[in-house]
Amino acid sequence: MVLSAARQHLLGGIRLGACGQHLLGGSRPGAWGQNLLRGIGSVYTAAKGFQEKEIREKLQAFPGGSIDLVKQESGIAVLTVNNPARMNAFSGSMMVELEERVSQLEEWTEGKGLIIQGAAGTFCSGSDLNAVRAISNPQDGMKMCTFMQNALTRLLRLPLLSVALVEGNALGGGAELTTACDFRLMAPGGVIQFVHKHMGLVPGWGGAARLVRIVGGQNALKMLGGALKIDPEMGLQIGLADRVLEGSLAGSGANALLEAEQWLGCYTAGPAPVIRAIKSVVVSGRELPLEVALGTERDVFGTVWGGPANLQALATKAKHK
Ligand SMILES: CC[C@H](C(=O)O)C(=O)SCCNC(=O)CCNC(=O)[C@H](O)C(C)(C)COP(=O)(O)OP(=O)(O)OC[C@H]1O[C@@H](n2cnc3c(N)ncnc32)[C@H](O)[C@@H]1OP(=O)(O)O
Repeated sequence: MVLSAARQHLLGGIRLGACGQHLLGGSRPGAWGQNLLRGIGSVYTAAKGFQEKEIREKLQAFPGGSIDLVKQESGIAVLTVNNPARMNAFSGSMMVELEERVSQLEEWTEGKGLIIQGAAGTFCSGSDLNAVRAISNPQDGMKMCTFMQNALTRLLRLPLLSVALVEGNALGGGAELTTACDFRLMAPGGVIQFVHKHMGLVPGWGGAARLVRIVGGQNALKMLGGALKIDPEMGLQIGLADRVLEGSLAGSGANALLEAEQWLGCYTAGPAPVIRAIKSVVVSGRELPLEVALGTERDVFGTVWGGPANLQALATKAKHK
């Protein structure tokens, strides 16, 4: 019962039948893992009273900017938060577009990696304050927060290795967005700052929950309590940043992206089914209780065992030096 509930949580209430059957040994090995490899669902569903259509319509009333997605032959996609006139702040329509781009990435079965960047050399300054002012009542705020928690949870659960490329400022919701990626690369001069306290708020896009898992409770408390500006050096020290980009390459847009692609390429090298399986077992390991994660790992293992990459490796005399 506990196992089913936890898996249902990850699956957003769908595909539970296949999952339950497999736990009892009744379905084809790997069937559940295949579902996991396509991305594993929302936190809030219609069954839990989430009125997605209504929220989308409300958000669309605050237009501006765009969320641009380019899927590349290399298997690495680039998602650009594009609203430079407002330092890449998220308008309502951009929140809706983000969710649509996540849906497109969930369907991209050849994908291995994702880089999220801001346009024009700065990452993202959070919610568009003009929209925030217009919906500054608790009901609308909760709706926006629910929508963004779903979108960012699905983003983090994608079977792609994801990187936030932080040039310039990642503030408020922009800082929260960086935590919805597996890795953070910071350019010299980059800043990640949860400014929520200064706004009389706490993070609402899931950024606090994710931050605690990345840097631990003590560091998260300091970052939120002090609205600390985290520079690349401090980012590395507390485990928020995975790498500081080279000064010689960074700061000039295309070069920073190139460097991020090279860095990510070390981890996405290899066949897509294997890379996606790796991400999937890590997602289940970090989100599920151990016994459930072990079952999931077995399912995903069943999707690669005896697969083309595995058979090819077995056919050669492997020496891992
Ligand atoms: C916190 C909760 C919430 C959430 O989680 O959902 C949020 O994210 S609320 C938003 C939190 N972010 C901010 O409060 C950022 C405020 N802006 C700044 O601190 C600065 O603008 C900065 C540091 C991003 C850039 O400073 P700089 O001196 O380089 O440029 P400007 O200030 O002149 O900005 C240029 C232009 O962009 C507009 N701008 C910047 N951020 C936002 C924003 N979040 N929403 C709307 N507009 C934004 C700024 O007003 C300027 O416009 P202009 O018409 O030229 O005055």
